[in-house]
Amino acid sequence: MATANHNLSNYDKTTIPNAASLRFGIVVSEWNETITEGLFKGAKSTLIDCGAKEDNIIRWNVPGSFELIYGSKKMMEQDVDVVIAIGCVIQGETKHFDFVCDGVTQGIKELNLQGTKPVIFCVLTDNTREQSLARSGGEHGNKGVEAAITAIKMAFLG
Ligand SMILES: Nc1c(NC[C@H](O)[C@H](O)[C@H](O)CO)[nH]c(=O)[nH]c1=O
Ligand SMILES: CC(=O)[C@@H](O)COP(=O)(O)O
Repeated sequence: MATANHNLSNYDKTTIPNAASLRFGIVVSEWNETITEGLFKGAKSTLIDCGAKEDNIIRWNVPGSFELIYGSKKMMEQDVDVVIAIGCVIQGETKHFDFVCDGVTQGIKELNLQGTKPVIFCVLTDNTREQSLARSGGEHGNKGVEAAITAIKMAFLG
């Protein structure tokens, strides 16, 4: 199902475990900052709506989405239960988009395979800025909300 047919901000709080006992590490890319700030706001407000304490949410910034890999690896070493990696990659004139998207995807996949805590992939990989705006608090909702719900569920897994 495409995002266009599934609002990213929809969740039923009655189906989400209370997050009061959890600690969250959120790593935010500074590239496309307007969009990543929107994703972060969506994630943070949703975590708090689901019971998380603001003091239990740690935020670090990194320069770009490719640095989310190392930033999430170091965040995983902190006193957190789950990590959320937030970024926005937008197609430019060259193939660099492909390499950044693939690199981040593979890097975060490896962290989930080799690491000790879940790392949630909250990285937009869009063709246009308009698509990114629509998915960070616009007409299609906010992927940061989706990432927050995923983080809570994964923190309680197993
Ligand atoms: N073009 C975008 C980038 N590019 C920068 C890389 O992520 C990285 O910081 C650089 O290659 C140095 O290692 N990053 C984004 O997050 N979004 C983009 O659209
Ligand atoms: C994803 C990117 O790195 C890209 O936005 C950079 O733009 P360009 O491909 O025009 O150099």
